[in-house]
Amino acid sequence: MPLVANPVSSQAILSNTSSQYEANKVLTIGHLSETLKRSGEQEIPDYLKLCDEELSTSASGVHEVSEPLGDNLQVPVIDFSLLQTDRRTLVQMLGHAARSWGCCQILNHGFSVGSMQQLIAESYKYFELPVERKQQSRSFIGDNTTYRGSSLYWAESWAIFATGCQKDLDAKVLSVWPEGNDSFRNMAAQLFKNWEDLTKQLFELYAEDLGVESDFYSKHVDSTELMVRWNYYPACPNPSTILGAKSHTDYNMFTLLLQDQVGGLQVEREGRWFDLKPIEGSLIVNIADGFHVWTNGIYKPVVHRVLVNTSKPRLSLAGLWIADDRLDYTAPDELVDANHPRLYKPMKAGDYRQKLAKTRYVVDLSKGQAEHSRLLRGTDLRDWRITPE
Ligand SMILES: O=C(O)CCC(=O)C(=O)O
Ligand SMILES: [Fe+2]
Repeated sequence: MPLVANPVSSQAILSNTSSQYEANKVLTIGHLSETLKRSGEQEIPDYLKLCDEELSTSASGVHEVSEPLGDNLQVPVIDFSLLQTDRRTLVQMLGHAARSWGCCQILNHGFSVGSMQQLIAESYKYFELPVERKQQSRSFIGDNTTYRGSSLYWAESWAIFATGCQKDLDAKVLSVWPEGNDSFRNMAAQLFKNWEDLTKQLFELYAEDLGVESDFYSKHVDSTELMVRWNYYPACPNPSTILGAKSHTDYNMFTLLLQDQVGGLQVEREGRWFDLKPIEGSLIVNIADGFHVWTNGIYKPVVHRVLVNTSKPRLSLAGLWIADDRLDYTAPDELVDANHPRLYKPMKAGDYRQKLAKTRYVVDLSKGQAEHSRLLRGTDLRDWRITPE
């Protein structure tokens, strides 16, 4: 079920949307964006506003740092076609990016620019549908809708379980577009296949960089589930006090991310925020908590967030591999030595997921931003930490 929004602060919004709100018991962020645009209002509901702690790092995104980083520093862009011509260099570049930034952008990964553009264009159409249609996006697994119209983010989202689940994709497409939508369906199916292949390749390349057995990570891909989440960030009349996604790390192994050309994603490095500028045809790879633990902390989980803007909506697709609950994230012995003592106690993917379910994903709108930000601040791994940070 989508979350029920709190009463909003602006009377204008309330009166404009009260019937809709009553009817659906939900105020989607898309509705809110439209209503504010029509009324010329700029005031966004209090419960969505950033708390002081988030605000202090959001204006230009700069914290104080003792050693300024070079201004030309940017998230690495890596040509994945090196896989055919110079595997060694590719391994080095991926490893360096994962250790320093926790993320990179890759080009020539096998999913074409044209397919990306088509998929993004079709995906926008989903979010433009009436909320009742979006809520019908039934899965073939139970009757989860996995559509979320409202949360503490200025975003709507929709998720599909992709691995081996052609049926889930088909069921969802047909429940939203009863007349079918072959363009969306085919492009999404192609993307899921590409992400499955890419994930196996990336795990092998990362294993090579780390010096562990080449299939140490990749052999688990078949027993994990790929969830693809569509994130839609409507334009926002007053973006300075709000975020599309608050600063967080992802909890899984790594996330593949396809963004449109609007921009707004930022990553944190050494106390500063950097724009992850859209590059046509690129995919982003974000190292997440699970992989960080599984590499004995050698790879960095990237802290990221999404800014919104006044003029344009933005869309992204995030592919998260959800590990089987029994999967053991314990780092292999090869990654432990006198200089790299073991950082985490044994950890099962399921235990971590349960912990997050009790903290990060309890979105209580009545507690508002401050509480939620506290939960997102990457403190979850502390329970497993052997040596203090
Ligand atoms: O929209 C984006 O670029 C990032 C989305 C994200 O961080 C997520 O889905 O976890
Ligand atoms: Fe994320």
